[in-house]
Amino acid sequence: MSDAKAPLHPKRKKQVVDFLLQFRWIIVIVFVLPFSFLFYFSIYLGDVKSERKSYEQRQKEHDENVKEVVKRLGERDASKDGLVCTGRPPWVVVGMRNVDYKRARHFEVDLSKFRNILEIDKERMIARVEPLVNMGQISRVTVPINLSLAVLAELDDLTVGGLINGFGIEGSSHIFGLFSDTVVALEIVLADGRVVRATKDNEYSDLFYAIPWSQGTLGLLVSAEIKLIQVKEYVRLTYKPVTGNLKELAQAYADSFAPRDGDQDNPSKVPEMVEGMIYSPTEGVMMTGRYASKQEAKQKGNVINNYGWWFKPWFYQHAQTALKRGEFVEYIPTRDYYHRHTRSLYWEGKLILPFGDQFWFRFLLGWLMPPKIALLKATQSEAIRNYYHDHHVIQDLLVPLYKVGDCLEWVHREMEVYPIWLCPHRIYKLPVKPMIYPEPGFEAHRRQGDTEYAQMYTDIGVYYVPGAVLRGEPFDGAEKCRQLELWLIENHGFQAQYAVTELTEKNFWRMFDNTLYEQCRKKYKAIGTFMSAYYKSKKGRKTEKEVQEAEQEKAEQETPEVDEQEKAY
Ligand SMILES: NC(=O)C1=CN([C@@H]2O[C@H](COP(=O)(O)OP(=O)(O)OC[C@H]3O[C@@H](n4cnc5c(N)ncnc54)[C@H](OP(=O)(O)O)[C@@H]3O)[C@@H](O)[C@H]2O)C=CC1
Ligand SMILES: C=C(/C=C/[C@@H](C)[C@H]1CC[C@H]2C3=CC=C4C[C@@H](O)CC[C@]4(C)[C@H]3CC[C@]12C)C(C)C
Repeated sequence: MSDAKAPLHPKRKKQVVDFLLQFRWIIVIVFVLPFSFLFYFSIYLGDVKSERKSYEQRQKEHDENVKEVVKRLGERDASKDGLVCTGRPPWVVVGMRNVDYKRARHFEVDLSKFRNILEIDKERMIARVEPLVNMGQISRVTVPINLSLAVLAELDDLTVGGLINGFGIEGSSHIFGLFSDTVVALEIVLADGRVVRATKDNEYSDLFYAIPWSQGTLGLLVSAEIKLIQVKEYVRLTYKPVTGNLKELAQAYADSFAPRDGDQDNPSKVPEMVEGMIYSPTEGVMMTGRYASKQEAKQKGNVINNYGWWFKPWFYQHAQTALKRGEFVEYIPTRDYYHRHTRSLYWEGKLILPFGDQFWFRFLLGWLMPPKIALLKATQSEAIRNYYHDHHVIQDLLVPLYKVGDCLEWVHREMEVYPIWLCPHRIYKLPVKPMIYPEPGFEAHRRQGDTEYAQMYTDIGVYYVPGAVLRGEPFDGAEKCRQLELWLIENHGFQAQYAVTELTEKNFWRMFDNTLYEQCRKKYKAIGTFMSAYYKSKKGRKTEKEVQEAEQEKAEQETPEVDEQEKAY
């Protein structure tokens, strides 16, 4: 029986967590920011110490540390120890998952010594780095010599190991693909203690392609060789405002970097960096950039924005001014550009410190920003953690470029979260079928952004408080997340694995392809030593029974042959 008097959208009752969130800034200012500063400073000292060592010394230490990893793996007694994962504590990592597998029985391998840049090879244009090298550390070393990783993920704290075993993206991914696509070789310690170097075309090429998105479930990464590119001192960035409905905004975004004539590899038609921001269902700003020399930037009449200064407005708000000012161009120092969303944690900083974007705060305390994600996590109560699951959205959706408009409409209808981040990236057609792959037969359609060898996708970053929650109405975060995941499966999309998931095991493997992954799990004897990718993703505390089941995964699992898989592809 319907109640005609019931409001269309009943109000949600205020709960304790609403107050905890409202006053979280007190803990952040008194505790998190000062300790973040000390934390960052100690990491910086560690980086300086590492940089003082010669490359020979670093290599020698690396070889010794690899031996220690092998020894530690060998010490594991399969009959009583848990399955293997890295020793990084759950609260230190950047992702949003609760990492419950590290709270149940498991066997840790400490990789904390693997934090050195081992080599910058200017001839081969390769950086060889250990897995705990983070983005801030590498850009500090390479940018002053006009080099950069081809895809330099934006938050300073993201690590090479996490970006390869998970996923990584930046404004150059429409040219270079995802972070893992820029990797040339991986040094892996396998379950049986062998140390192998996997590349695209050696005997371990299957492993090389299976590692991205595998979440450390095939072996332990101890170093990676990653492509470098030549960069200049500045980025010339154009901010272009666009208006229209969501489909029109999606088209304007595609037009900002993908020539309609299909000439996607023509550098004169395709910008070197791209990102789009959707601020409302009718307004967005598209940003395109290219590297520029110091001489060019300093020419009379050009505007230089030294964005690295702590008191500068938050980047997403600065970009938004284009909606009032109209199109504008400015020159940003390259490193400041790379880390432009770091200080405000995209726009999540607004919820954590509601006045963090104000002029007075930026001047007085902006230099302490951002709060270290690890400390935010360490000081958040269970209630706040659950709030982020139930009344908040933090998701990255990788969808084919031609479906961006549909996806934006879905997100608007079901979640109503703004701003939204758009970042294009290629998904390459490969000789094997890894966990994520382009739509079969996409080449035949010759859609905007696609080439014979790669399909253009877009990372749609949906982070913030949904409209319903802002209005005080009920919002079922878990259910919306489940629906979103089903939408992605139906539309050949993928969900970033750092985000919370509601996927069942069956649906997890509908979204991600497990053929190559399972073959490698078997071939490289990961089963019974490393956890499975789904076990790691699964939400909720792991019971002892689940731990035992995971440990007893049998090697006889059916896995199709490679050629069958390729035929299907
Ligand atoms: N711009 C971008 O691209 C952004 C990306 N992200 C996401 O954040 C994540 C990175 O966060 P970060 O804290 O650096 O990484 P994490 O420590 O969270 O690692 C992510 C996964 O990779 C595994 N892993 C990490 N290092 C190794 C290694 N050396 N050997 C084997 N497995 C390893 C981890 O295994 P284990 O569980 O055993 O520790 C874990 O499953 C990425 O996965 C990415 O998706 C987030 C924000 C922005
Ligand atoms: C994936 C991308 C960017 C994602 C960021 C916006 C989020 C990645 C990790 C997120 C966070 C982690 C932990 C947190 C602790 C909580 O107490 C508060 C929220 C948060 C700081 C949260 C905020 C959003 C992230 C930084 C790329 C692809 C753009």
